[in-house]
Amino acid sequence: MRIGFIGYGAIGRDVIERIGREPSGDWVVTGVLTRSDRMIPGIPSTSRLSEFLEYEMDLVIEAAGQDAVRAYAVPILDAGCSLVITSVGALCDDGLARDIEAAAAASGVRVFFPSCALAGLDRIAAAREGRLDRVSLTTRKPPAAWYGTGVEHRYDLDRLTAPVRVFQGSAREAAQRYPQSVNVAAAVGLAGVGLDQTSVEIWVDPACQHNVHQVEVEGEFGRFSFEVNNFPSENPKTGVIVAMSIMKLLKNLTAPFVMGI
Ligand SMILES: NC(=O)C1=CN([C@@H]2O[C@H](COP(=O)(O)OP(=O)(O)OC[C@H]3O[C@@H](n4cnc5c(N)ncnc54)[C@H](O)[C@@H]3O)[C@@H](O)[C@H]2O)C=CC1
Ligand SMILES: O=C([O-])CC(=O)C(=O)O
Repeated sequence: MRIGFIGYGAIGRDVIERIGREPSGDWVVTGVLTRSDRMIPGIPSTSRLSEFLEYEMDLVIEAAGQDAVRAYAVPILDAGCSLVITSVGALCDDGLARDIEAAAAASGVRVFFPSCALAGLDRIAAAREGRLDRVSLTTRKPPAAWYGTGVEHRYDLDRLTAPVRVFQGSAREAAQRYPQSVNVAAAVGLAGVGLDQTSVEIWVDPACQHNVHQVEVEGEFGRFSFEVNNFPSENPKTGVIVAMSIMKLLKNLTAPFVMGI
């Protein structure tokens, strides 16, 4: 499987290193689309989409941001490559979501949304096979995760001594307002009762050591809830599990046994 990447940050670099450590995996990284021209040792890279598309890829992994999904998803699918999207919040734009689905269908390729920082997107989506009554997400991250977001301008992050709820609303609003921080909200919304029906709370918590996501789901199947406590990666906004989740997806696509899809 020939794989291209959009973005060479915390997630992209980690996945590429993990692929390099698994020589038995049937994966070759053929190139990286970067924001500015930069050299990546041993891997072709470019900031130009036309050049990127010449790398001959079966699958492209987006690990760059919601803008990159807006700019590149449709042309990449039109070129016949399947796509992994981490910046799921881009699909809060219903028109873009429809265009991405139509482009994938027209090219006969697929778009994958791994669980990334969350768990159990498979279970939420399975529950949607019956009646779903309620889905909610509560996200808590330490102050360090909120620099470079709108929260930084509203609170003195260095001096917070108690948890502060900085958002309460729908999954759509959450993922649009905090595009680098709660793509998980869009993922839960799209997998379950919908972006506008999924309720989300976001907290900045100075006592938090992890990036925490709590999900509660109720419906015809019964009820489940879970909490993930993710160690941050080199990017404090992003859990280290995200790269692992992408590796699991690559194994799902190539291994004879597919566990917990
Ligand atoms: N679904 C989920 O659970 C999660 C989703 N994410 C998404 O993944 C994104 C990337 O996360 P990290 O790797 O931690 O971020 P990062 O900031 O460490 O790296 C992003 C890289 O992408 C590059 N980039 C940005 N826009 C680009 C563009 N238009 N074209 C090419 N390269 C571009 C940046 O220069 C940077 O090198 C986040 O912004 C978020 O949207 C992150 C964590 C969890
Ligand atoms: O890694 C996380 O905690 C989640 C994240 O950044 C996102 O959903 O965009």
